[in-house]
Amino acid sequence: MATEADILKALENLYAPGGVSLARAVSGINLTGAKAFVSLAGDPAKAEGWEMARVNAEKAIKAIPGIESAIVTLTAERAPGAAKAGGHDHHHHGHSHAAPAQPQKRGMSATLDKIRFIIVVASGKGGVGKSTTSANLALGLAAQGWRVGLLDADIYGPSAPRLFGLSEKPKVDNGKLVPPESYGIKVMSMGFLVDENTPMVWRGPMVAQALTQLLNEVAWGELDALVVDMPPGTGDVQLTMAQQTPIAGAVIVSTPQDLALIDARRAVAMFQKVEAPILGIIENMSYFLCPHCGGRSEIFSHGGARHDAEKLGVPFLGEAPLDMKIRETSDAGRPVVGAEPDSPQAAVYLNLAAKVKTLLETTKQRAAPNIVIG
Ligand SMILES: Nc1ncnc2c1ncn2[C@@H]1O[C@H](COP(=O)(O)OP(=O)(O)OP(=O)(O)O)[C@@H](O)[C@H]1O
Repeated sequence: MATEADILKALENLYAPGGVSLARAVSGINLTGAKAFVSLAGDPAKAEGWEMARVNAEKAIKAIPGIESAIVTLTAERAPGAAKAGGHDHHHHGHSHAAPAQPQKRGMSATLDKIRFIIVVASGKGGVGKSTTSANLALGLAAQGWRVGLLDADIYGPSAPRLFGLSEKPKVDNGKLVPPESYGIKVMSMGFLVDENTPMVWRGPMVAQALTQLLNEVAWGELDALVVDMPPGTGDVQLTMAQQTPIAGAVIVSTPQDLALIDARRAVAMFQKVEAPILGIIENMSYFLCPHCGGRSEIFSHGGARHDAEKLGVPFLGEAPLDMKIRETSDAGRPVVGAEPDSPQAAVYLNLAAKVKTLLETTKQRAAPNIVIG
């Protein structure tokens, strides 16, 4: 079986514009079985030369015994010349190289200008139901006639394949990954590209890099909305991702407990820092809906998120109950809005989606400069 080292070796004697060995320009490798997905960081000012280098790299990688398909992509993440200065740094662990936002966005424009709104769903900590909310929000937007994609960027715990009942690896067409569809949503996940049993090789800045790739190298087609399920937390990685994604609006998911709310406040602060419009906070597991009697119990001191949102000057979008059906349908790969659109549980998300849609349409003027690249 081919290894990452084989790929680097194959690129060793190929050269990029400026005479740098292509092996040194590698900014990410994802090898799943016989499929290689490699990114090269290049100077956008020398696009033609880099395109030739990219094609040569693809040929060289395909020629490695044990590799059946290779996709090589170019990113404009590093400043010109940085590859040379970086030395043997193709893994970049712990090295922060937050690029100025503009060149990055320029690199991403070709695919992304067909996407009207990129919505990121974030949470201050894990396990608050961010992925469940993302999936049902995406379905709720689709129910209102929008063409919707979902990008599961949670590289540490991808959940979209489980939530949407998808297990096959995406096909490649014309050098782009084709997102499989479920309930009319185009779904792409880190989980499709990274074998569950493979230890993660992407860490730190590499995660942001991976997001850039997934945004760019996927044949999303024309979309009204792409819902991005972010990794939980508000560390450097999330900050970089937030910076690199042309966000039309951020949705923050929180549970009612105080601790989660403190984390949610951090998430709000993170988006404020990168000047991304915050659509609002959703309180998940807000109250308990009894599957037997239909009664409603306020297990936690419900309403904390509404209160917090008010204090932070961020809209409160609504609340979703802690509910057996929401969990069961999610865990069975049939999210409730897709599988049981007429249920009261689905109604909760349809309402949330309607609010999000209205907010996006009315904040369009503000979002536009983030998406249109000049
Ligand atoms: N409103 C809800 N009612 C009942 N169960 C829920 C609800 N929201 C989420 N869950 C369940 O809680 C668990 C965690 O949810 P989910 O995977 O969506 O959280 P997450 O914040 O994305 O987690 P992580 O950060 O670990 O990826 C899942 O089993 C999910 O089915």
